[in-house]
Amino acid sequence: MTISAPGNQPIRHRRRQNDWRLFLRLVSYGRRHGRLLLVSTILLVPVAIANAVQPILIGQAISLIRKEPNTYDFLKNLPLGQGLQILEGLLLLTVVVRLIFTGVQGYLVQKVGQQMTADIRNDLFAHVTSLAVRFFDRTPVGKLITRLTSDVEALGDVFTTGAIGIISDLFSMLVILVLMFQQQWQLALMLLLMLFPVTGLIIFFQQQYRKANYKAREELSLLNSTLQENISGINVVQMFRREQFNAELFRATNLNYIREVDRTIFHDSAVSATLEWVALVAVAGVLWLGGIFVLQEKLEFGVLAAFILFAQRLFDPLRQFAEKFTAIQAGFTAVERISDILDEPIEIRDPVWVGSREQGAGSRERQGGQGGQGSKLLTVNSQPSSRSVAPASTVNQLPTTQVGEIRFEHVWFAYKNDDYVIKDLDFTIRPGEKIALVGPTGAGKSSIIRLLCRLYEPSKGRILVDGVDIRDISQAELRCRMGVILQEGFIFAGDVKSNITLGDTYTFDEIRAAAENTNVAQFIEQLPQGYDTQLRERGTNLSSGQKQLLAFARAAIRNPHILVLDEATASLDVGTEAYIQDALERLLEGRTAIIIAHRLSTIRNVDRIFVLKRGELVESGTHNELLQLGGLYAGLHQLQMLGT
Ligand SMILES: Nc1ncnc2c1ncn2[C@@H]1O[C@H](COP(=O)(O)OP(=O)(O)OP(=O)(O)O)[C@@H](O)[C@H]1O
Repeated sequence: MTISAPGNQPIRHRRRQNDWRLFLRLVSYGRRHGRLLLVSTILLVPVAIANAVQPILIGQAISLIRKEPNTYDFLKNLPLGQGLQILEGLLLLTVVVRLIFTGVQGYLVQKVGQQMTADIRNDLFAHVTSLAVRFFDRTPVGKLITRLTSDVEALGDVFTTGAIGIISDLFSMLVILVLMFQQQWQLALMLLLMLFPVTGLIIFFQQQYRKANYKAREELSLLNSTLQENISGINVVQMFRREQFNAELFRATNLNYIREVDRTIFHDSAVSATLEWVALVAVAGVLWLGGIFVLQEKLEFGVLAAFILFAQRLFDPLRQFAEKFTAIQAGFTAVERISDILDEPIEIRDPVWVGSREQGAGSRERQGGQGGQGSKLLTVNSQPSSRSVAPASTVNQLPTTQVGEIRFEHVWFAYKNDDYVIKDLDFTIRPGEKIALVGPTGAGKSSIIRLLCRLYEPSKGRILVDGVDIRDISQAELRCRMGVILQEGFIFAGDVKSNITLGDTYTFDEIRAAAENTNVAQFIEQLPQGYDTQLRERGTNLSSGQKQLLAFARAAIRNPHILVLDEATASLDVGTEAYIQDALERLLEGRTAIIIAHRLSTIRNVDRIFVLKRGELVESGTHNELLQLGGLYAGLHQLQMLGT
């Protein structure tokens, strides 16, 4: 078990996208909830006006008491008590308007944020599950989980706390500025000029925060990967007494994470402190310049009082921005990290026919592959939001008669660069033929199966099923043709029935028939609730053999033309293996089969045996032919005979 090194970055970090582009990415999600967003934006108008009018009302009250000339005419003509009552009434109205509209607006914005977060999470899940296995080879699960959970969570805040909040803050500042200039332009200009250096400072701290936050999220992903790895490998951890060693590794990762988080806290605090300080300087500036004007009798006291409140309120939106700052920046980091995954191209895609096939006018386009029969294949759009499954009629179909032929045409394959693990494989398996793949460990047997199932694409050459290049048919159609039983039967959390159907629709009779045909019905019926027995995630309440028996039923119910068994009976004890052997033989009847087995005794009766060595097909023939040949197979057989 290895802990991924921090420098080992499986998800390609593409060019840092600027915030604007990242924001636009969110806008497409925002549009889906356009009406709610519009209503919540409109509600900002009365809130901002009520907020900006309050200092004027307070200034008027002071001017009224001091009988200053700038008092509104309609107040001047009223008795003092009545004038003050009117001003108090108006002030109360602005307070009520702010309270009600801010509450409703906040609720709507949070609601939209949650809906957007859910949409993004759905799209991410759909995209991740469409990515090629190659992506998962280089991406630790813990990192993916962090991106799907806490990163997506942080995203919601960008729009809710962030975008709408910023619009609200900018609008408030605009209204305050307009009213200030109406009252006294010199003081208004002074406050306006103070905004520029402050904004510059905020942008600087914002950038620093952003960098620190990105690193902190990376460290969190690493922390989660370490955690996930330790939990899934807990048996090995405990059996090899690696608890302390792993705890040390975890502590080191945790320390790195805390260090990066400290850095983000520093920048966050720096922004808040700067704004606190600047707001006080602004009030002092107003008192200084306003005081001079008052002494020169160019300014009434009431207006000065209004400007002291304006100075506070003008920086209020900026101060609030600082508070939202953390959420917004964390959100942008999240968009950046999520974009990394959403931009991950879907390597293996379905072809789609464009235009009319019948008239011969249709064209097909395929990415990265050689054109099959000179045709152009158009791949299905990779964007999850617009992920469309091509209608069956538009995708190439496999023939329905004489089915089950497999052809490898000069296939080469490498997991990395030119490090070929499959070299120039060229063979045909006839419909109904049973083939065994044997060879030393690492010879490439499982890789052949992965290529046939199109979990990976060949680097060179092509694979045909029933005469059609497998890249020219939909993955669903290809995988319908094939039943694969691997060494470890994977179990999902759910009941026995759903673990056999795997989401496809089958009647209970079909499920039972499949179980009976593979001799697993007896085992299922012995379970506490039979077919309704709940199985835990990864089937922790079943033995390996029992999981494997369910995998047989899962393959049988699909009635595939091609059956692939990759060490499928290796985890069964001799008794159980004999028990399902005849079921297996029935299952194999009339189907093409590829069987990988290390125990050569289990494949004696197959039609042909392919012997692989370092990715090359070195021998092929029946058991007896290969023994007579006296080559690699005969050697392996000899060794196994000696072992028994
Ligand atoms: N995901 C992967 N990324 C990189 N290399 C891989 C990957 N999977 C397998 N390999 C390499 O490809 C080669 C062939 O592996 P493969 O699993 O096909 O062998 P195999 O014959 O099935 O072995 P075994 O009998 O042990 O299951 C090996 O050298 C292996 O290290």
